[in-house]
This record gives sequence, C-alpha cells and structure tokens, in this order.
Amino acid sequence: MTAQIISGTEMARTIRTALASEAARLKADGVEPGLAVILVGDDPASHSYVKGKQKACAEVGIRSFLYTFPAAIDEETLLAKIRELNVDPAVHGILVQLPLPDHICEWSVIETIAPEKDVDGFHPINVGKMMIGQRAFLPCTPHGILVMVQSAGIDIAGKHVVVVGRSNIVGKPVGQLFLREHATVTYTHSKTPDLAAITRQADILIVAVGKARLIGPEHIKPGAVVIDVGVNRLENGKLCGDVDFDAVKEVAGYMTPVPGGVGPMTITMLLHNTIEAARQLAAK
Ligand SMILES: Nc1nc(=O)c2c([nH]1)NC[C@@H]1CN(c3ccc(C(=O)N[C@@H](CCC(=O)O)C(=O)O)cc3)C=[N+]21
Repeated sequence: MTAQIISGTEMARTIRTALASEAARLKADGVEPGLAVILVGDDPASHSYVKGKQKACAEVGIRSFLYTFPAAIDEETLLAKIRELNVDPAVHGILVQLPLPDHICEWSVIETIAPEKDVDGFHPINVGKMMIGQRAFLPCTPHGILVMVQSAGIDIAGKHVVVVGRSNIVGKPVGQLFLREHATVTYTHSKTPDLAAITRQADILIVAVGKARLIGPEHIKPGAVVIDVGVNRLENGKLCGDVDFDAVKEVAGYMTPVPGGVGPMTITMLLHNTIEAARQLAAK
C-alpha cells in the first residue's frame, strides 16, 4: 500500500482563488484588506517566510506593509509600533514574526496586539475563545491542518488523534481544534515514554516537533492519516519534515508532504483571517 498524498499546495490554490474574489468584493466596497508584518533581526529563515507571506498577500489582493527592525531594537519601540498599527485604519491584521530576540518578551508583544487585529490567533483572548468554542481568529497552522483533513474527506468524529508536540502555536491548539470536531485526543511530547506505542494507536497522527525524520514506519498504524508540520532545513539546504516520508508512505493511508503540505495552508489561513478582520472592522 502507498499513502495518498494530501497536497497543501493544491488545496491552498483553490482556497486562495475564493479569497481573491472576497478581497475584490471588499475592495469594491471601499475596504482594501491590509496586513502589517513586523520582522525583527536578520534570521534568513524568518526573512524567507515573510517574503512568502507578502507574495501570497499580493496574489489575493491584500495590501501588505512590512516593518523591519534591527535585532537590537528595544521592546518599548516595538510595542509603540504595534500600538500605532492597532489604530491604523489601513491595517486589518498585524503579525509579528516569531521567534523574537531574547531580550524582547514575546508575551508582552502578543498582548499588545489588538485582539481584533490578531490574525495569528496568538492573543490570550483569541486562545481563550477558541478553547471555549467562541468565534475567534484561529491559529493558522492548526486551522490549516483541520481544513486539509476535512477537505481530504476524512471523518474526524470518534477518531483517535495523537499529537506529537505541545507548543502554544501548533501542538496545543491543534489538539483543541480536533477535540471540537469530536475526536479523542492524546498529547505526547519529549517526556513521553515509548512514543511509538501511543502513536501506533493514532487514526490521525499530527507531528509538530521540529526534529527531522523523528517519525518512522514503526510509529504508524497501517492506513493512518499522517500530518507533518515539521520544517527542518537539512545541511544540503533541502527542507524536510518530522516524518520519514519515503518509509512512512508505505504504511500510512494519507500523508502530507514537506514542502507543499501544511506550510502553504498555514499562509492561506493567514490570508483568510486578514480578510475576515477587514470585513469585521469594515462592518463597525
Ligand atoms: N507570528 C508568526 N506567525 C507564523 O505563522 C509563523 C511565525 N511567526 N514564525 C515562523 C513560523 C513558520 N511558518 C511557516 C509558514 C509557511 C511555510 C511554508 O509555506 N513553507 C513552504 C516551503 C517554503 C520554503 O521552501 O522555504 C512549504 O512548506 O511548502 C513555512 C513556515 C509560519 N510561522
């Protein structure tokens, strides 16, 4: 058996076409959706991600504003910029690219973003609303994963979802989103003994750790859905996921590739949230 590949690139293309017409409709009503991106420091990976986000914005008709700062910027200057963007009517979404330099407190930065412009879904207000099922901006990677699984026609209710990783931006919230869809959810992480014994019970396995090829065929129940969130840059410059793709595809039923899987869907959900933010702010 060879797994069916769930192409994030293809799904993203379809969704972005629909988003482009929504953006055009808003623009015709006098509201051009705008996303402000703040980038601190000169990490090449961050710069490359931000370029990808700007290109995607241009494709669907979202105006993007980029603010770059040196790594040595002091926290107060950064917070002042965010407060300015919070009240800028041309800006509907604000994204501060993570990670930030160590001397800047990520929590202070996230909490300074107005919740109604928090298109990453990282503000505690949006996190809390998501947890209790209220309308909120959903975090982009978890939301992208959910849409991918649903669009592939996979039933979630009653399925055993095993999440590997417990970060605030992927692991924890993705488990919550699948719980909302009536899955039975198990979280695992670096302190979980005998990881394979648990992942082998997964109908849907979501891996968000950041360790190249952590997950091999011995971790997979035959026919399982395997979602790979890892983005690891190898020494040869190639991108690879947390899952050993070639070996696991002989056991899994469905798999997402890296690149071309979760990444493009993450960006697509960011575009979705930005257009939603513009719609909500326009309706005020
Ligand atoms: N405030 C904030 N929000 C984020 O959403 C955020 C962040 N900070 N910091 C970094 C991570 C990482 N992230 C990615 C998004 C898309 C791809 C993506 O589209 N990757 C392409 C490949 C790109 C390449 O070749 O380099 C793919 O998987 O096909 C990757 C990584 C968003 N992040």
